[in-house]
Order: sequence, then structure tokens, then C-alpha cells
Amino acid sequence: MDANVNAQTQTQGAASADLGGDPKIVARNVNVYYGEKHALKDVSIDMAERSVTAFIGPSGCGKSTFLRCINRMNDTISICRVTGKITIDDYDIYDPSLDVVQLRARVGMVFQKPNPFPKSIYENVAYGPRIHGLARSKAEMDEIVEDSLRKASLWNEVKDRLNDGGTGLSGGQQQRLCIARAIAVSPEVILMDEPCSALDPIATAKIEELIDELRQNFTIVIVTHSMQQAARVSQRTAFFHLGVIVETGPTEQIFTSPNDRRTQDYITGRFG
Ligand SMILES: Nc1ncnc2c1ncn2[C@@H]1O[C@H](COP(=O)(O)OP(=O)(O)OP(=O)(O)O)[C@@H](O)[C@H]1O
Repeated sequence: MDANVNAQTQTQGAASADLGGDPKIVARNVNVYYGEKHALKDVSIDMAERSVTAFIGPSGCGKSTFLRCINRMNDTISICRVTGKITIDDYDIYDPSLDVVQLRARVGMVFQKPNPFPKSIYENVAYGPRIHGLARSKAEMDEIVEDSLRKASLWNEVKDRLNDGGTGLSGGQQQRLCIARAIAVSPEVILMDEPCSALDPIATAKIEELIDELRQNFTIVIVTHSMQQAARVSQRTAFFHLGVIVETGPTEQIFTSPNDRRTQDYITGRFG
């Protein structure tokens, strides 16, 4: 085994020992190929329940690719092949008998650019619960919509205009609407792929505050280009480089005393 791989394995092993909570998502030896390209190499990591795990690293290092493995979004890319094992609550999410639609209800996703449906605010939130048959009456649906919008810190801003179009909201409000939409089907995990990159600093601060509240109830995994954001919102951070996880640990430790030279170089701005 070469020295880097050895160091990586040891760092990962040490990291799982002090996860700071029960492991909710466990990945072992995950490899991802886009055709011939080996984009993710032997990634292993534990992610704790009801906490925020941040993925950081330079562009193209595989953060989004790995995030998409967690709700099998890569299945939609025909040239993409995933090997290894990912479990959520000990359940193998790549088990062939698994219903991917149900998986994506358990593992919601929020994208870089807010992408509300061209429907009313109410319908954006009600859409998922309706498809999954979660409400037996209009009153129950109203309750789900209100509860989801409250959890997404949007209710007070939209309660008097639920029938207005979702796309008419500001960028930050649209992103909170997308979070409400994800919450509405009662997921356990929420994946966020650079959720603030299209937002101004005030809208970003609101989403960061919201992420901190959401971790009381959800397991959150966030890809971010902003190290400040990772430091503000996450309890644990994984540093990706060239398709491998170099190092995982408590966020404070990763930013103050990383074990690996590559992490040190990245967080001090020597590359990336
Ligand atoms: N759909 C795809 N088809 C082919 N190659 C892809 C595809 N998506 C990603 N890749 C390649 O896989 C590698 C990892 O990309 P990925 O988007 O996961 O990185 P990233 O760390 O999230 O980057 P960024 O921070 O720029 O979003 C890159 O080399 C990228 O070109």
C-alpha cells in the first residue's frame, strides 16, 4: 500500500471513531466511473445522524458525484457506473430490489440553482406529498404545506399569497421553497449541492441559519465551495481531492489542525 493510501485509510478509520453521533449514512469503497473516467476512487466515510457533513475541495474533485451517489441520482446518467456500498440505516441503497422513487423521498435534494416548478407556492410544496399519497384530505395537505413552509422559514413571507407562482419569489425565497418542497415528503436526509452559490449574502445567511435549525430533525450533507460556509454550518467536514477523500474529521479540527498536507494547502489557499 502506498503511503498516501495508508494515511488516508488511517485518517478515515480515526474519523469514524469520534463521529459525534450515530452513523446514518455509511459509504464503503465507493468508486464512480463516467465511461472510462474514474471520477471517484475508493471513497469510505460515515455521516452522523442529525448533523451537517460538508464536502469541500477544488473544482472537479468529485464532491457532487459522491453527493449524487447518496440518492442514486447518478442512475440518470447513462455512462455512469457506481461500485462499492452505501447504506442508510444499515439498508443497502444499491440493493436491486430497492424502489428508487421511495429512496429519493427519504433522501431529498436541493440544487445549486433554485428550481421551483412553474406552479403556485402551495402546489410546489403539495406536489411530493400528493404523489406519495401522504394526505387524506385537503385539511391534511394544508397542514403539510404550512408545516413544511414553517420549517423552511418561509411561511411568514408567503402565507398570504400561497396561490402566487413560486417562480415570482426572490432567489433566496425560491431556495427556501425548494427546501420546503424537499421537507414536505418527510425525508430523513437532505442533500444540498452548493445551495447558496446563486444567492446574495443576506439570502445566504438565512439559508445557513435554516440549515442549522434543520439539523435538529434531518441528516444534512452539503457540498460547498465556501470554506467559511463549511466552517459555519457543519459539524464534520470531508476534504476531497482528485477523486479521493483525503481527510474527514470534526469541522473545527479540519480547519485548524488538518492531518494531511493537501488539506492544509487547500484551506490556506495554496491551491483550489
Ligand atoms: N455527467 C458527467 N459525465 C462525465 N463526466 C462527469 C460528469 N459529471 C462529472 N464528471 C467528471 O467527474 C469529475 C468530478 O466531477 P464533480 O462534478 O463531481 O466534481 P465537483 O468536485 O463537484 O466539482 P465542482 O466543485 O466544480 O462542482 C470531473 O472530472 C467531471 O468532469
